Amino acid sequence: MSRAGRTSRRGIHFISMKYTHDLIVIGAGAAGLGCAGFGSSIGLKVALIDKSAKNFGGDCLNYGCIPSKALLHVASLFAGGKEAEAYGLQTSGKADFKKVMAYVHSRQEIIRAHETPEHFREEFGTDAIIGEARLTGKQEVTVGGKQLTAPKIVLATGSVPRTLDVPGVEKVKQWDNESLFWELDELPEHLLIVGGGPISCEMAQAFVRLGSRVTLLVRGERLLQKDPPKMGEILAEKLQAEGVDIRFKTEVASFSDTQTAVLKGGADAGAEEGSGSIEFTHLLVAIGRKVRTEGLGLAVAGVKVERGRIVTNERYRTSNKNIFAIGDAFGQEQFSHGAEFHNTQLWNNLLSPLKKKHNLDKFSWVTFTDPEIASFGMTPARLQEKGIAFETRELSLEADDRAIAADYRNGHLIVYLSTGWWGGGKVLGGCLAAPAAGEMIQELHLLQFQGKKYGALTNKIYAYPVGSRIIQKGARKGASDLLTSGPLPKLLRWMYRVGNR
Ligand SMILES: Cc1cc2nc3c(=O)[nH]c(=O)nc-3n(C[C@H](O)[C@H](O)[C@H](O)COP(=O)(O)OP(=O)(O)OC[C@H]3O[C@@H](n4cnc5c(N)ncnc54)[C@H](O)[C@@H]3O)c2cc1C
Ligand SMILES: NC(=O)c1ccc[n+]([C@@H]2O[C@H](COP(=O)([O-])OP(=O)(O)OC[C@H]3O[C@@H](n4cnc5c(N)ncnc54)[C@H](O)[C@@H]3O)[C@@H](O)[C@H]2O)c1
Repeated sequence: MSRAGRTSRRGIHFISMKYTHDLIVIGAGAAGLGCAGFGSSIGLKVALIDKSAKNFGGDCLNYGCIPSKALLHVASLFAGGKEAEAYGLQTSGKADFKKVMAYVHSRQEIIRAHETPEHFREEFGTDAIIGEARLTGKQEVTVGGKQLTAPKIVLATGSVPRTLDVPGVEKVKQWDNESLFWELDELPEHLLIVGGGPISCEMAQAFVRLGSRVTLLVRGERLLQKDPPKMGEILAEKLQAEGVDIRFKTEVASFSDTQTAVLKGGADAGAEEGSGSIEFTHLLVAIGRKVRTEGLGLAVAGVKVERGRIVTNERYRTSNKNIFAIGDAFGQEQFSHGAEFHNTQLWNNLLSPLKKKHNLDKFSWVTFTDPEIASFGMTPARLQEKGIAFETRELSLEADDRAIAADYRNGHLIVYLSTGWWGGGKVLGGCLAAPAAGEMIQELHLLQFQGKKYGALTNKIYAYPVGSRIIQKGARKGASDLLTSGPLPKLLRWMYRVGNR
């Protein structure tokens, strides 16, 4: 095979004449940026394509993590002000929504500085291309009328929000995460949110704190179905206390006009004056996401799609052995750090004979509400599926000194531990509801990563009263149970009396 040499800022590219690039990455979101960035930084000639320069950074930067967290930050300032009224601070009024969004956009622009096509060209030597890409062969992509070829192609094309499909829906504007962060220019008077997942919970809290009336329609019996029921209960109580009207087991049956939803199901489906309908000014639909499969030329390249998902094996490979799917396009967990995780695994597999398989047993996720709900590791369902015996250790934060001082006594910790005389006590998973739970849980997650026992924290010295002492309290609970029950107390009494005469 003849080789062509080309010089770039990062060194010399040796590409087979057969191909224009070493690697083509479609999509410049969390998944694509990471994938192309690494490939370029080791000197490969990588094409990174996104539909528009504005979309560089993908959902995370433009329509997801960053704007939602910036909005939640401002909303938390409002909540603090309101809470301080009990101690004499006088506050009034609603958010100046234009200023709020200006803050949100300003945060995005700071991060965008290192997520532009120019940055990737200059910093990494990436061939960053703007245009709608389409697979036109087994190892070929067409963009802007040009054919690019590479031995490997990565689909990092993300997902799109699901929309409601009920009678009358065509009369209504369905706001989603994209329009919400770029088109909304006034604080909604009455925001009706459909869905009970993380987007709904985070946005319900953000908007109620900013001054909107918020109603949340939840199809199931609880919020955050992917976390233990207790976590959803704690969050629901908090949202309700802040004024969110949550209707469980309730769905939209139809829309009778542009601002009226007819409801079905739910004990209080008719809560709006017994009418079974609800009026709203804005409708936010957050009922999950679909993998993007349209317009990518998947069939041409032999990439199979089943039930709306790109078919992949556990090594991110599609039905075309040279094409991979990562990030939301992989169709499982949909998080920015999920995309990072896929990238680490994929690059390992592209470079090493020791292949890694996708596995979520050590994954983690956080819903950034107040309180935060942080989960990591294996769930009880997963532990049962794997036949792993485990015990559950639970601790309420009610009697925790820091929780008392800072008034978040409804927090809760759950830890799953292995059982058995020899291998018992290893951290397998868990979750925590508390302010900053996402930070507090990190230590436990590290123990799981390293296959360590919970007892490793028993004698660690924590500054008093850091919030994460609750994590140690959970570990000490096991040790103190051992010391104060069964035969040990008798032995300890004897040792004391013999040694202290
Ligand atoms: C409101 C909201 C809040 C979120 N908060 C968090 C959070 O706090 N933490 C977290 O970890 N995750 C969060 N997520 C999830 C996270 O944003 C996504 O999992 C992540 O952005 C997925 O990255 P991706 O690269 O796979 O896809 P995307 O970011 O969707 O990127 C795909 C890119 O591909 C491009 N593309 C698609 N088709 C083509 C084509 N044919 N040609 C060229 N380009 C194409 C698109 O333009 C897009 O830029 C949130 C999501 C939402 C919606
Ligand atoms: N903090 C974070 O990390 C964070 C924040 C926001 C979003 N995300 C990511 O984005 C993804 C999408 O979030 P999401 O909240 O849209 O999705 P989700 O899939 O987590 O939750 C969607 C909810 O909508 C409900 N639902 C589905 N169809 C419905 C219908 N027709 N009517 C009423 N309810 C219906 C489901 O039962 C589910 O509870 C998440 O899975 C997550 O990976 C992460």
